Amino acid sequence: MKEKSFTGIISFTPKKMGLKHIPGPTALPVVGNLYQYMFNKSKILKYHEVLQQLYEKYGPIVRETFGNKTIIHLFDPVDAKTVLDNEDKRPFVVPLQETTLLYRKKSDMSLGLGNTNGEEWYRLRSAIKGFMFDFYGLRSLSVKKDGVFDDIIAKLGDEIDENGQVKDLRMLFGKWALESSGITCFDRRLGYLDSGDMEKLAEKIIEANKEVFYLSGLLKFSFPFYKYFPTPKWIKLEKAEDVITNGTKFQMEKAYDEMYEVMSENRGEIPSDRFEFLTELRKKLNKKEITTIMLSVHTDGLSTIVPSLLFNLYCLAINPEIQEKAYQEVKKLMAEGAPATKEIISQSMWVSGTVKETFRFFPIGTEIARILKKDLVLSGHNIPEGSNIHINMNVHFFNEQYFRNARVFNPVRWSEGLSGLSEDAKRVRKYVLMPFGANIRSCAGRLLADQDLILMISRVLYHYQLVYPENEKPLQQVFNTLLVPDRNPPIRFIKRS
Ligand code: HEM
Repeated sequence: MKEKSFTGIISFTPKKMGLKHIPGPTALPVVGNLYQYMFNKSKILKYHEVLQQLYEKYGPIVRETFGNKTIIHLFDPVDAKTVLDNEDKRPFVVPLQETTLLYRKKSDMSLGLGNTNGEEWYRLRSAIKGFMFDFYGLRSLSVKKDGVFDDIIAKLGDEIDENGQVKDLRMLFGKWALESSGITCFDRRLGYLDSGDMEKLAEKIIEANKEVFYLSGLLKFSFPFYKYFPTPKWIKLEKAEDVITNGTKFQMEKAYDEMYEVMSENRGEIPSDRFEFLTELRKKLNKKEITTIMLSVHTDGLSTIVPSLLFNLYCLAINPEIQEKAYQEVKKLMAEGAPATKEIISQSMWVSGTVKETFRFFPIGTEIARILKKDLVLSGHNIPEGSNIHINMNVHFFNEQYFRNARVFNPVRWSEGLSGLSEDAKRVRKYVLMPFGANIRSCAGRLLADQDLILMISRVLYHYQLVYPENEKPLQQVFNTLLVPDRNPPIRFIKRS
């Protein structure tokens, strides 16, 4: 008989066992394992470390019960491969934020991509596909964003204090992410970098977004009383969701007004280079559905692109030699005064490798979630259709089996291939690091996010050298539904001459 090891390499034929044999911490009646989290906020905030401990204590497959819901944690890349290779064209997921799903249901909104399954999801996904996965179209869009990059670099310059530091980098880059999404969604500048009322609106949206992700993270591990009556956390969360939703609706109405104006000037036609995303969506979706899609594209970068950017800048600041190589590359690809666009996106090796390598050092998500649509054998257990699966691969990010010299921050490992890995490791390596998820259900914003990150990092490097003060503690991750920096990174920005 062959056995599967913790490291994910098959070494035995599994003996099939049911769910009840899956190891895991003791679950109590009614609350299940929630009792371990709900009175221990620090455990929730360090959920990524809890996952590591579960893996080390119980092995490659672990069961936890949250209220009436059983979660099967998978830590073996072979199991990740089995789950993802067995997907059909409409994979089922549990929403990242069940709180947002509830808010949208209560507010009679369209639920959006991440909150639907089956035909409804497929229809929404098909509607965005043409725009969000048009690599060349998105590159052209980045040219339209050039002014946004100029403005944020100028604003960064204004906010740098006498120590070379910025008081609130998350807020600063949050405004950039929102302003940049204005071009993507509405083909217009939103004024979030203009020191006026619109900038105040951006600040409110950024704070509200932070609140939503923090509270949703806590509520994920509490008994869901909020589903039955408005608890204090739910009331706060609802208010924050209102700010984000109303802010997006406000911008959308302005975009529609401008679009109608342009149409009236062009005999009822919209020029092909204007309002591309809105035009595409209007062919297939109603206004309620478009609003929710826009809500996602307008604000999702705040909880994903912005923390990623901060972690990228941190990784460059603490690895000066890598930073220098990335800077030399940027200098070569970015002609003086020219827009930093196509060449950087397609030709950069050090900067684009930095983005990938940073996802390994500081992943944004803890799991890829799926609901099984058929029975599967995973780590020797018969897992039935309908089971909630969490694919938790982060535990392998420093595993030498998959990443040679794993503790070394090496952006070019991504362009060097897999030589040196065992055949088994090569077979599953692509399932180990999946920052944007997998298959047809993968992140809808992945091309956009990757492009925006590469361009923003290049711009910052072009103008500034990044230094992390020696007396500062290393940056850590904290779980707020996603993994974000535990504080404002105290990076010093030294102007290049
Ligand atoms: C660093 C940036 C980002 C990361 C790491 C990231 C990561 C992810 C991951 C892991 C998933 C789940 C994929 C799966 O289950 O296989 C996801 C889903 C999704 N993401 Fe992102 N994301 C990022 C930025 C964005 C942005 C900027 C947008 C909006 C423009 C976005 C929109 C979405 C949507 C709509 C889904 C749900 C897709 C579906 O269910 O069909 N993401 N993302």
